[in-house]
Amino acid sequence: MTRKVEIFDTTLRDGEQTPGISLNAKEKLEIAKQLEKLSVDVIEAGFPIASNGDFNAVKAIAEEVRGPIIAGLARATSKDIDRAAEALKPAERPRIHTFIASSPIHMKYKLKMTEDEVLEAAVAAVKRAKSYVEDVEFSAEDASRSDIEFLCRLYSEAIKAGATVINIPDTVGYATPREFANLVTTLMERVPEIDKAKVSVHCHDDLGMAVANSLEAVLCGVTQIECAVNGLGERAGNAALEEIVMALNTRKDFYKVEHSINTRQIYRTSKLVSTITGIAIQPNKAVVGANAFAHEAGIHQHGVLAEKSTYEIMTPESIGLATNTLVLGKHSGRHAFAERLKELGYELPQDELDKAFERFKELADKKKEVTDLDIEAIVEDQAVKLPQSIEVECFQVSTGNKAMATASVRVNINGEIVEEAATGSGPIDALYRALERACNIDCKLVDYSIKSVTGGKDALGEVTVKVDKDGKIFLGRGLSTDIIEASVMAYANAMNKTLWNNGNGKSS
Ligand SMILES: CC(=O)SCCNC(=O)CCNC(=O)[C@H](O)C(C)(C)COP(=O)(O)OP(=O)(O)OC[C@H]1O[C@@H](n2cnc3c(N)ncnc32)[C@H](O)[C@@H]1OP(=O)(O)O
Ligand SMILES: CC(C)C(=O)C(=O)O
Ligand SMILES: [Mg+2]
Repeated sequence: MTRKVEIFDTTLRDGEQTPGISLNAKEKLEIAKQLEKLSVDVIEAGFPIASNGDFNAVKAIAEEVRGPIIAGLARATSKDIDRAAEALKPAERPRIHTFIASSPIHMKYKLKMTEDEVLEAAVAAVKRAKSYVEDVEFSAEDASRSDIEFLCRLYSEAIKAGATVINIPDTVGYATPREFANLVTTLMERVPEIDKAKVSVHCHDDLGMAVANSLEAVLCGVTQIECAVNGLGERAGNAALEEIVMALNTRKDFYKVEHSINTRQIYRTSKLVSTITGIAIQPNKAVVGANAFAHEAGIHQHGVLAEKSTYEIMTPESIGLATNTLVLGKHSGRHAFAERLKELGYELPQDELDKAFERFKELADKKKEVTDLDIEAIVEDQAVKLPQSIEVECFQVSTGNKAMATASVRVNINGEIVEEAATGSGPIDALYRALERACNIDCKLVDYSIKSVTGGKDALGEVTVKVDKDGKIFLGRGLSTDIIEASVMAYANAMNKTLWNNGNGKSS
């Protein structure tokens, strides 16, 4: 039968130790209910001695959450254990998790205790916890920097005292994967009572190796992994739950273990935890980051359009995301662009598609991401385009609250280059006067409107103008991330139409 690895979630205890996070009982309960849906095996709900608020939160979770084991943390002291036991009383499946540090550094400087004193405190703590609940977990804090002989003795005595789970923490994220695997294997071989307890690991991410260390431990035979949603936790955090679970899933061929997590709840859980804690998820975060299932590069997009598994090792649906995304930007290619147009309902002939793609690339050079609204604007703008008799090659404008606005333009009118300058009551007025002069067209602006087509600082601005020429109204549109440029394009577009109306335009 395939071995099962239990997922012990410590988002509400170690995760809450993330600098800047403080959760009230209501928030903790909401997260705990989602963890229940995620189907974690154990929820470490808090550290009841820490505060009345945490006591109440653990109690509320113990009362309301059914299914997972509810654990409460306690130092190896009577008062901590009594408080944890009290908070866990209503739990269907309570666990007291007691711990004491075992490394020379911690014993000497922090606890000021000898090895024998630590051993005695650990045994007493496990026994006291056992007087309240059947399920007792014992952790040797800073195990990875502890003396191996002492560690074996400590775990052995903890199991004899009644510990049902022994946890091996890499408290300060110091171990390397090979070292950590050696530590776990040595303990498995040298603690005679090890078969009577579940073996667990608890890894921190100070050197970015928490997930790798936890997965190495799985290969050594551990049956519980402690982790936190979004990798929250003290300092650089704990091993990320979603990364461990998806590694076990995606590489089941390699790890060959089962787990109980409903992976389709991963995305929702991650979002909820991020919203409630206020800790944003970095976009390139594995599994749950905004980019985890997004493809920007044309070659990748082409591959994914042909067959998703070319660049996706797990499906977005498997974590509860509706779909992957093809982000249109400067690295995108024709395949992805054409596909997006199709989704938006545009079927363009090849030459139109090529032109639209060229404009898309121009825009993508200026803008980080080209949105659907941008694309619609490009296609619609192109659809109503007459051949260009007037082309604005360049323009310059200078303005200020104490200076008259001045503008100059260089225009190509049917192959002839004309330069003109003008002043105006504002930059747009000055530019439009310069354009009228350069094109030698006597027309009048009757309406000007500007709107943002898309969102963000680099949004496309769309300018629409109405120009009166000999009593006839001509509409012009301009689109650019620069609103002055959009204004010039709109006016030139309207003037171009006046030329074609008079028969002065030439086909290009
Ligand atoms: C590796 C981990 O993540 S361990 C969990 C860490 N989490 C937390 O600390 C969050 C909650 N903590 C708290 O609210 C507080 O620290 C409390 C309530 C637990 C204790 O507060 P205080 O009594 O004010 O003590 P303080 O935090 O300043 O110092 C810790 C004390 O616990 C002792 N201690 C630390 N770990 C243990 C342990 N596992 N078993 C017994 N005693 C311990 C220290 O030696 C120190 O003792 P001293 O007061 O006699 O010097
Ligand atoms: C309480 C223990 C398990 C802990 O959080 C650690 O050692 O990091
Ligand atoms: Mg920890």
